[in-house]
Amino acid sequence: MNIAFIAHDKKKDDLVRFTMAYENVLKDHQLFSTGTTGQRIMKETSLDIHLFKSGPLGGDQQIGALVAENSMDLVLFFKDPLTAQPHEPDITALIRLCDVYSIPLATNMATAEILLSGLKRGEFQWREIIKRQEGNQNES
Ligand SMILES: O=C(CO)COP(=O)(O)O
Repeated sequence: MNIAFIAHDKKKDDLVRFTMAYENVLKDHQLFSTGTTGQRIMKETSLDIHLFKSGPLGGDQQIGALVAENSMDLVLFFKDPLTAQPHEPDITALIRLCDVYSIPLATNMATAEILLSGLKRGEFQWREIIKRQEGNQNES
């Protein structure tokens, strides 16, 4: 599965700890992240992550583009609801695209835990079916 990590500054410690706790599960997937978040995770874990630009410089939009292409299967976005972000429109756009394409999105650690439990149990296989169907439609 293709999994994206994003965390606002005050939530980065939480996301780093979360990825450390689930490193064994996450290492078997293709991982993506906004720039600063991904650098922090790679420093503290042995996970290999494709880094996009930093969020305020377009990283959320780059991840959104993959969502729009149906190439992202899970987005873990640890949002800070108490701090205004200069790139709020980009954040809203990413969340909107996850809803448009029914992509599982966790905006806090409690939801992320539940989604990771599902991932561990193989409950994300429906994503492969959807991607296969979409591939067939593009061919015909
Ligand atoms: O701002 C962000 C998401 O909106 C996160 O970006 P960074 O990972 O580059 O800090």
